[in-house]
Formats: sequence, C-alpha cells, structure tokens
Amino acid sequence: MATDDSMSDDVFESPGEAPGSAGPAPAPGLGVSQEQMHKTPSPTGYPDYQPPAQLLAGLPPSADADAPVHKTILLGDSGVGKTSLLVQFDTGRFQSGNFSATVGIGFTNKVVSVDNTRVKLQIWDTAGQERFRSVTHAYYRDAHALLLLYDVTNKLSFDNTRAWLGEIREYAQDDVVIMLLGNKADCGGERVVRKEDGERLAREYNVAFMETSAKTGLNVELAFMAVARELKCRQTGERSGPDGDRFNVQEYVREQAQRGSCPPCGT
Ligand SMILES: Nc1nc2c(ncn2[C@@H]2O[C@H](COP(=O)(O)OP(=O)(O)OP(=O)(O)O)[C@@H](O)[C@H]2O)c(=O)[nH]1
Repeated sequence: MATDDSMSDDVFESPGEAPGSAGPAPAPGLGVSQEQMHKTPSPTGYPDYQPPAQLLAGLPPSADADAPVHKTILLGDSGVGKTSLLVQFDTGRFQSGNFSATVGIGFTNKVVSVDNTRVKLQIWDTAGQERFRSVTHAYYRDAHALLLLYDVTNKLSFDNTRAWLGEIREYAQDDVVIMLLGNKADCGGERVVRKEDGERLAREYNVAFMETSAKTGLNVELAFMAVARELKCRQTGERSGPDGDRFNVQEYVREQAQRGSCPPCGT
C-alpha cells in the first residue's frame, strides 16, 4: 500500500439515515427486516461481530457530509470469505471457526484517505447462497465497485466466477470497477486454483486481480484502497499515472501486490 494512503474507522452515517438509502430494502421473508438492518448495519455472518462503537452511538454530521458515498459490493459463492474479508478490513481481525452464512445483505461504512482526500466507501456484504441471488441483483445497479471473490481451495467457486461476471455485465453499470480476488491464499496445502489461473481469467475479462487472505490480512487493505483510489480519481477526473495518464487500477494492484510479500503458498 502506498504510504500516503490511510484508513480510519470513521463512519459517516448520520443517526437518522436509513441504511437502505443507498439501495433497495431486502425483499420480505429473507430474515433481515428494515429494523434489523438499521440496528445491525454490518454483516450478519458473525453473531459476535460488533460494528464500530461510533456507528451505534451515532455521529454528528461531519464536515464532508455531502461528499459522495461510493457503494462497493462484495460478491462470490457462499463460503469464499466475503464477510471475513470485510471484518479483516474493518477491524484487522480474523474470526475463525465461526462460520455462519450471511443472510440477505448488510453494509459497513468506512472512510479512507487517499492522498489526503477522504473517500467514503459503503461496503455491502452479500449472501453468496443461490437463494438470495435475485435480491442482491437489485443492489448491483447503483454500485460503483464490485469485489468478486473466489476461494483458491474451491475449484467450483473459481469456475462460478464466470457466471458471476456474466451477472455483473447484465445488472451492473458498464463502468463499474471490478476486482477479482482469489481468497484464502494462506491455505497452501489445500490450494486447487493456481494464481496464474486467476490472472488469466482477470486478463480475459479485463478486470483487476489479486490473491488475498482474510486470515493473514494479505492484500486485504490493498484491495479496498485500490478501489478507493480508482473511485477518487474518477470522481476528480484526476490523472495520476506515472506520465500523467489515467490511473489504472489493474496495473496499480499488480505493482503493489508484487512489492508486498508473496502469498505463503509460494506460487
Ligand atoms: N484459511 C482461511 N479461511 C478463511 C479465509 N476467509 C474466510 N475463511 C473461512 O471460510 C469460511 C467462510 O467465510 P465467510 O467470510 O463467512 O464466507 P462468505 O463468503 O461471507 O459466506 P456467505 O455469507 O455464505 O456468502 C469461514 O469458516 C472463515 O473462517 C481466509 O482467507 N483463509
């Protein structure tokens, strides 16, 4: 991660703001009522996961209350690690042995700093299970960025990314930022998807790619910060490439991931 990037646990939701304001409310009967979502804006997969205290207490509107909120959605099959990735980014912790599938959809607000500019990310954690698919489609439309995860120890989750990418093409905006993430890169012995396979697929679909580990934290911050940087550059129309050319998130994550430590699997 570039040294001038930083993140804070700031939240930007004002006390009376409806969490569903950045997207449609979940369909009835999915087990997540408007009231529950308001009380538990963070992912539902972990019963003991607590959203930041400030969020529960409510914050006074901040000076940049009008700054745009960038809606970022985590997608991928059930069990690939979407909730774990978000919890790792939000709290710096990994909660193992506590798997319970996310029900419906929930979000966490995060303010990160890119070159001294505050960028507001509203990160939505979706349920990977098929039965929630039609609900999550409704959220794609106004998404600014999509992080599509697969599990490097689960070939089917990798194969299914093509179907996910097809859905993204169908339901999301044409210019949505897409990042493909091969998660659980810490599981060296159980790996069945090679890093090169992920890279090849990402090239084919012209999307950014990285391997991550929600367990060790490998590239977790980098993934979200790269998205924040891309969204900020788009918003400001800024050209921040090496020769004053447009910021390229694909090149950026490739360079930054190479600079960082290699995944323990050694691929
Ligand atoms: N070793 C390892 N385990 C992980 C990693 N990320 C997630 N897990 C484990 O994988 C399981 C599923 O993780 P979740 O984060 O709940 O998966 P999810 O994609 O949110 O699943 P759904 O809510 O059903 O869509 C849990 O047991 C996690 O502890 C990782 O990077 N490394």
